[in-house]
Amino acid sequence: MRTEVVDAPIRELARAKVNLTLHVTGRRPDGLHMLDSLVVFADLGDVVEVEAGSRLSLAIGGPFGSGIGATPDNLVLRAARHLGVSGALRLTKALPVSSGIGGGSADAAATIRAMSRLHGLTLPAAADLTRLGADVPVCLASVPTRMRGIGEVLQPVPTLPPVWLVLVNPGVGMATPAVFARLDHADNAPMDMPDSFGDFDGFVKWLTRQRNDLQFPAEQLSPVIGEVLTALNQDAPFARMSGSGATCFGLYAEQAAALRAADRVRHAHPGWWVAAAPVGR
Ligand SMILES: C[C@](O)(CO)[C@H](O)COP(=O)(O)OP(=O)(O)OC[C@H]1O[C@@H](n2ccc(N)nc2=O)[C@H](O)[C@@H]1O
Ligand SMILES: Nc1ncnc2c1ncn2[C@@H]1O[C@H](COP(=O)(O)OP(=O)(O)OP(=O)(O)O)[C@@H](O)[C@H]1O
Repeated sequence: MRTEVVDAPIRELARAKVNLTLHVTGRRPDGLHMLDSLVVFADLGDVVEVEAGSRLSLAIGGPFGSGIGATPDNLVLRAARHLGVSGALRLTKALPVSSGIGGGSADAAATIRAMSRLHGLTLPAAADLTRLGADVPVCLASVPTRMRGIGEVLQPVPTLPPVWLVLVNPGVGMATPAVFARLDHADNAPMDMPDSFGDFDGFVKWLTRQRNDLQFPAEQLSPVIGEVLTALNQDAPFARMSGSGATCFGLYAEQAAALRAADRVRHAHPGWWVAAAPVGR
């Protein structure tokens, strides 16, 4: 009998990034905006797999795979080139593209984690990764973080209470630069960060006093975002848009309530993308 040793591919989950708050606090001379954001990650996302190979290659599948190409500008390939490594990559795209939940940045960060494991490399310094995308540094560790600067300043946050997310995207792609261009004022107040978030109700109370400064300009560009928020607000104790949209999130204290809300929105809006998952802590 012949025993075959088959090396399983290295697999990394590219968790969806959710900006629970997003304050735009300034603008640098190069035009990029200064941010102050509480970023969390849902326990769902794209999947990046890699196997050893002498060339760098990328195959793409998954429900949203047709929305992007395996072209040199794909963030997965850019991330691998950033490390200077080769390998056969496969991306399973489960997150909608250009949707404010950082799919491309999460893919780039997952590629860096996977390739670093494959090649036995130390992970690069997170702050150096903003040139791949402002969200790539925060996506590398994928834990709740206060993100400042243009995305390179990462600070720990108090422990979050258990929280479930319902993510809803109405199927419109948002171009991040177009949303920033519609912002009236870039010099808004930063977050007011407490020493503790308390329980779910206390956390929601605090979130209500914070903002996503891109929500108003995004809604002007795509009024359907208002419909998404109305749908979530039917039962969510709290709802807001993530990033530059159009994905919005509802927050729930219990899994059962989140799953019920997701079913309700799916039934009322069969064309929308709806997902429920806990926030990774
Ligand atoms: C708005 C956020 O989603 C918040 O998490 C991100 O900062 C956007 O992250 P991203 O999609 O990785 O963005 P990038 O690919 O780096 O930038 C896309 C474009 O968004 C605008 N941009 C982005 C980040 C930033 N701090 N200031 C900006 O003005 C710029 O026009 C930039 O050309
Ligand atoms: N692997 C990838 N997945 C998704 N988009 C990619 C990828 N590689 C390149 N892109 C391009 O990046 C752009 C932004 O896509 P992405 O899905 O990351 O947006 P987003 O969710 O709005 O991100 P953010 O919340 O960080 O603003 C699109 O123009 C897309 O074509």
